[in-house]
Order: sequence, then C-alpha cells, then structure tokens
Amino acid sequence: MISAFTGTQIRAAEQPLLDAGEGAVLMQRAAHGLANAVVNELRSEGRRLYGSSVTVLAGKGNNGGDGLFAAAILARRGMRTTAVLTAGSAHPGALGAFGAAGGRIHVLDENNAEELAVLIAGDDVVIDAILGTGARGGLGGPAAELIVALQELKPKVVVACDVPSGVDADTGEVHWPVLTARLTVAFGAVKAGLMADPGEGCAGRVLPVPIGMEDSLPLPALRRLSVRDVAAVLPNPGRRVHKYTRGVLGIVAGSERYTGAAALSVEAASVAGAGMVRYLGPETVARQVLERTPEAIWEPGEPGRVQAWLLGPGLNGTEQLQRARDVLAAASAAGQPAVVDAGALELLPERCPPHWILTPHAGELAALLGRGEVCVTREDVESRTLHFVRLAAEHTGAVVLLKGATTLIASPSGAVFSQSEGCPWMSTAGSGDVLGGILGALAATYAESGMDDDGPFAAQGIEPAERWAAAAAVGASIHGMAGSAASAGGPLTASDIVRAVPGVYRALMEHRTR
Ligand SMILES: NC(=O)C1=CN([C@@H]2O[C@H](COP(=O)(O)OP(=O)(O)OC[C@H]3O[C@@H](n4cnc5c(N)ncnc54)[C@H](O)[C@@H]3O)[C@@H](O)[C@H]2O)[C@@H](O)CC1
Ligand SMILES: Nc1ncnc2c1ncn2[C@@H]1O[C@H](COP(=O)(O)OP(=O)(O)O)[C@@H](O)[C@H]1O
Ligand SMILES: [K+]
Repeated sequence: MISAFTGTQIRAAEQPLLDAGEGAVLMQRAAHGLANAVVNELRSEGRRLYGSSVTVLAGKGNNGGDGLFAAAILARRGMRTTAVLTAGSAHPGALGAFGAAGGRIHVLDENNAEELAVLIAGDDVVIDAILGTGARGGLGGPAAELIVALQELKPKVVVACDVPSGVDADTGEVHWPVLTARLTVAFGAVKAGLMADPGEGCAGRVLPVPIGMEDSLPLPALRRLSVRDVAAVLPNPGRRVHKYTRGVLGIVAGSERYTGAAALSVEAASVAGAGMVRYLGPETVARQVLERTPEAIWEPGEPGRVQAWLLGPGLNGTEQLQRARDVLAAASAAGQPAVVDAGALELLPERCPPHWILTPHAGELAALLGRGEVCVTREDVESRTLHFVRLAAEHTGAVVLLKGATTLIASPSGAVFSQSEGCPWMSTAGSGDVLGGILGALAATYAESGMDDDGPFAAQGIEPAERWAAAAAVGASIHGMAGSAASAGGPLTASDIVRAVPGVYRALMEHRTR
C-alpha cells in the first residue's frame, strides 16, 4: 500500500525535528536522495555521470535549498552544474555549498527567461526545485515565462524536487505553467497531490525518499493499493462453495437504444467472479445479452435472490428506468450493496447507504453535485478531483468512485483510495460498463463474505468504514490492469478489457501463492 499525505501533514510531522534543530540534517538527507535519483536516472539510460550536465531551477525556500545541495553533490561527482535562481535569492547555506562545488549561477530577471531556457534545455537533466510544500498558488512573472519556454523546448529529463512546482501538494490542483517531470522525488512520503489528477499527470514516476520523520506521520490522506494488496484481498472461493455462496449479482442495464452496455456489463461480471448473474431488462436486449453470455439468467418477472446489484450502464426508456427505481428502493430496504452507474445516478435518493458505490465520470459527478445544489462543471471537477470526490461522498453518504486516468474512490468516512493502473487507450466506449460489471461481481462476492472482521480487508488492517471503498479500489485496479494488459501499448475495445480479466485474476492468484 502506498500512503500519501498532504504537505501540511508532512510539515507537521517534521516540526518536532525542526524544533530540535534537525532541519539541516533533514535537508541533507533530502539532497542525497535527490542526487542519487538523478544518478540512477542517468545510469538507467547508459549515461556516464562524468561530463553530463544538470541545471537546477532553485526558488528561495527550502525546496530550492534541497535542489542546490543535491546539485552540489552532483558537481562533486563530476557533473557540469548550473543553477538558475528564480527568485533572486536562495537558501544561503545551499547556495554557498553549490558555489564551493564549482557550479555556475544565473539569476533570472525580467529580460532573460527565454535566453536561459535555451541555455538549459540541452542539459541532460533539469531539476525543478522552485516551489515545494510551502507554495501558495503557482509560478508567475519571469519564472512562469522560463517554464513555458522550457516546456516548449522539451528538456531531456526533468526531475521534480518533492513536487513539480505549481502542483498543490495537498490537493493535486495545478497552477499552470508546470514543467512536466519524468520523475518526482518525494521527501519523507508521497504527497497526496501526486496521486490525484491533474497533479499526477505532471509528476511522472514518484519515488519516495525517507528522511527520518516517517514514524511521526499521521493517518494518510490517500492510499493506493499495490498489486500485492489487491492479490491479498481478492475473493478466493473455498472448496465447498456453490454459485449462490460465491455471490449472485442482479444487473439492471441496457435498453433498446444501448444494448451493448448490458452485454458488456453482464459479461464482465460473469468473468470477474460472480457466482451467477441475473439480468433484468427488455426481452430484445436480454436475447443479445444471452447470446454473448449464455451463463446469465434473464429475469422477466420478479427476480430471484441476489447479494448485490449493478444499475445504470446504458439505462434508457421509461420501463428500464422504473425497473431501476424499484430495485434501488428494494436494495435500500434490504440493506443490499449496489453499484450505481450512468443513467441510474439520476435516480438516487438524497442520502444513500454507505455500502453503495456510485461510479460517475467527471461530467456525471458535476451533475450529481448539482442535485445537492453545488453548481460545478465537468472542467471544475477535472481540475479539483480530490476535493469534489470527497464532497460527493460526504453529500451522498455513499462510496464515490470518480473515473479518469487516475480513479479516486472516496468513502463517506473520509478515507480516499487512488488507483492508476490503466492506460489512455482505455478511454473508449463501453470501458465504464466493464468497470461496472467488475465492481458488481466484487460487491456480490464481498457481500457474501469479505466485509466481516474475519475477512480479507480486516486482515489487511482496513477499518470497517473504509472496506467498501477499498473493495471499489480493488475493482478499479483490476479494470486498469486488464485494460493495460489488453492494450499492451496499442488501441483496444471494451470487449478486449473483458477478455483480459481472467488473466489478471490468474496472475493475482499466483502472486498470492508466492
Ligand atoms: N522543513 C524542512 O526542514 C524540510 C523541508 N524540505 C523541503 O522544503 C520544502 C518546503 O520548503 P519551504 O517551506 O521553504 O517552502 P518552498 O521552498 O516550497 O517555497 C516557499 C518559498 O517560496 C515563496 N513562494 C510561495 N509561493 C510562491 C509562489 N506562488 N511564487 C513564488 N514564490 C512563492 C514563499 O514566500 C517562500 O519563500 C519541501 O517541499 C521540501 O522540498 C526538505 O528539505 C526536508 C526538510
Ligand atoms: N486517460 C485514461 N487513462 C486511463 N483510464 C481511463 C482514461 N480515461 C478513461 N479511463 C477509464 O475508462 C473508463 C471510462 O468509463 P466511462 O467514462 O464510464 O466510459 P463509457 O461510458 O464509455 O463506458 C473508466 O474506468 C476510466 O477510469
Ligand atoms: K519543486
């Protein structure tokens, strides 16, 4: 599990060490971690350190201090080093060390941003150490000009010091311009803003470097399940199970207009481990669903027993919408878990049970919040994903899974998970229907066994109030892994994601036995 913290949490954890006069030691550890990361990055490309060049863009705070000390270490190891001071002044001790190690210094001013960008862009590595966790807002003036010019010149390797300058370490909001990093070296712990969009999109790979304050960290603001975590909680049928104890999922999806959504979600649920799938919908749609997944059962009348529901993919027309309304009311009364997607999101009651999982994309999340009279657009949600997913969980009382390149899952208890195993090729029609099917299958399975104190989530130390959000994170992770496996770098269809799901389960099961 990767835990991420807000910059504010990290600064609070550092405070006792700073009070004890350990600030300089922390900074040295950070600088060594950053310098080592730069060395490894060059070596991974088969480059020699000696004679390679690095420029550090240094702001006036401690972030700039880290960058300058790291550059001093690299200068002593034979690299040609340059510093651009973006705020006129810099951390005095670090600047002294940099000068003593033989680095060249330029001071950014009103007139030289473009000239300096051209000078720097050819260097082997650029370290972005302008702003860290002490930033308020983003870059302006000549520093912003420098970043815009540099981004256009496409520097070879950008390594961000702690956080890309302009990314809010607490929220992942981005104040443009930001220099997109290949690697972000995060001191003490990963910042929450590096695991939520749009911040994650600027950070590249994130490498946490311990600096000695990690034992003082509070509960994380965000968590990301690793492959090992997902493998550990994956439902694993015992020897004497049968289809009903495996978990039966009821699906209300599809319509005459959107038959594919029903077919995809039913098939995805079937391959993702549901013991049985009951389909509720018009006969014409059911025929196509069964053609693709003959294992599913069509329920033309009162449905048989289920452990969980999936409602919404491709939902359209009076009859289907009424069916979904009836099922939601019945599921609420019976205390059953429900995965609510697309068209069914409009049918939700004002407050939902905490074991319902809502799966909006950014546009649907904006609409969902609009019902609670929070007026936001899709673009607003996309620029503040962490804030709005939390708000939606708070307002609805349900788990809210916000889809995107990084999928965020907020529990009404306040816990947030972030998964990012997918790839851009997954932004294809029907991809969300497949996610719905996977989540539905997991909900049915975990409803039957899994959420108790002797279940897999408890064994991983996940608190009761966070378990449904963790289950949704497992679904997002499997969906992302299946999409990436199906894509292998190329385009894919939603059906390809479905076909890749059993392979992902097998690989995870193998992981578990290792
Ligand atoms: N507290 C510590 O001793 C440690 C801090 N560390 C580093 O220190 C960083 C935090 O340092 P600071 O608190 O000095 O803050 P920063 O270095 O992030 O920046 C703060 C400085 O930039 C100015 N500033 C803020 N927003 C600005 C904006 N939008 N445009 C231009 N200037 C702006 C502030 O006035 C202040 O002078 C961390 O990200 C990390 O890199 C590490 O060295 C570990 C130890
Ligand atoms: N750029 C991206 N990178 C990775 N995954 C993505 C990206 N864009 C979308 N996805 C994933 O694809 C799915 C799209 O779902 P959705 O928007 O509901 O599409 P549809 O309604 O067509 O099925 C979600 O699971 C989302 O997380
Ligand atoms: K930085």
